[in-house]
Amino acid sequence: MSEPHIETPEELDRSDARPVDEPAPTGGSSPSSSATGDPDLLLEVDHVTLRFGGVVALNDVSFSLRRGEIFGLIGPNGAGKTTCFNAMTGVYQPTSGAIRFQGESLVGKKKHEITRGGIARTFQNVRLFPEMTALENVMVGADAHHKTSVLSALFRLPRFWREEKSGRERSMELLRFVGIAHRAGDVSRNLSYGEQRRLEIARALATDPTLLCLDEPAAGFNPAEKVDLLALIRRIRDTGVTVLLIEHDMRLVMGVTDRIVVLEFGKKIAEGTPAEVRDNPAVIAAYLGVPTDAA
Ligand SMILES: Nc1ncnc2c1ncn2[C@@H]1O[C@H](COP(=O)(O)OP(=O)(O)OP(=O)(O)O)[C@@H](O)[C@H]1O
Repeated sequence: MSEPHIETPEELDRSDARPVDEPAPTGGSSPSSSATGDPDLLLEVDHVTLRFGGVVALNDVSFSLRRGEIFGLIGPNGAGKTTCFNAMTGVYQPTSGAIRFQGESLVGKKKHEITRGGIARTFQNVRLFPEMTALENVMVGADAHHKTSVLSALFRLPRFWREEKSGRERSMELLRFVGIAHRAGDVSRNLSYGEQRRLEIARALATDPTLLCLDEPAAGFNPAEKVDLLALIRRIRDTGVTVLLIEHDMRLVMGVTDRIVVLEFGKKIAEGTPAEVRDNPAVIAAYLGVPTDAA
């Protein structure tokens, strides 16, 4: 398990947080592989650099995700994995480079715009509404897609009730899908740690994402829970959702992903299938703490 994350919830809640003093790039200016119009190309991280003052958290990182794959983002502590998630989900703006989702630039977009656009995420540390029930927590996610106006919600017009009912049914379905329907009416702080992590996944799925980003979903899990999680990730993919996974547990990553990118000190040091990455000397050196040229 890695160290607790450096960001505070307050920092993350500032949807326009910018880690550097530099102006935000207008986005989409770098060489566009989406110009090829490849419909299978879902997400492109294109020469992204992101600095926090003197720290270069991401250094000219490029990779792309294809629709329907389970993609792993791995690397030692502090390699830049969470920063990469944060740049993709609107928490931070890249210092330079472009991030495109379904051909459209994400740079400059707010978190809620990115969620509505089809990217959902979970966090390294559980972030639920502790006093709400499990069902209510998922319904909050489902609400992101409601079209009810403030007026129809205020006056409880028919549209409001229709959406309320469909949100509730959909949320129950998602609790069943992640295996915790029996806890629907319990306040989330009373759920076990494993159930809370599943609940977070259900809540993220409630936004109907095209891409689901899971930040260390197996942290703190025992081996049996990890096996269940692996099966759940596969089932999510089988519903048509592309999955991007940050995970320290190598067995889990190697067992579930189709492709992997490895970061070290903010740089991409390898990319390939699990077998290719496992045998890559630079990756072995990064994980064993050996300088690459000595490997
Ligand atoms: N908000 C921040 N302010 C300053 N520096 C930061 C901030 N967030 C991350 N960093 C730095 O950026 C680098 C990359 O951190 P990041 O959290 O992305 O790594 P990580 O690969 O997710 O690590 P871990 O596996 O430990 O979670 C680190 O040097 C970290 O200290």
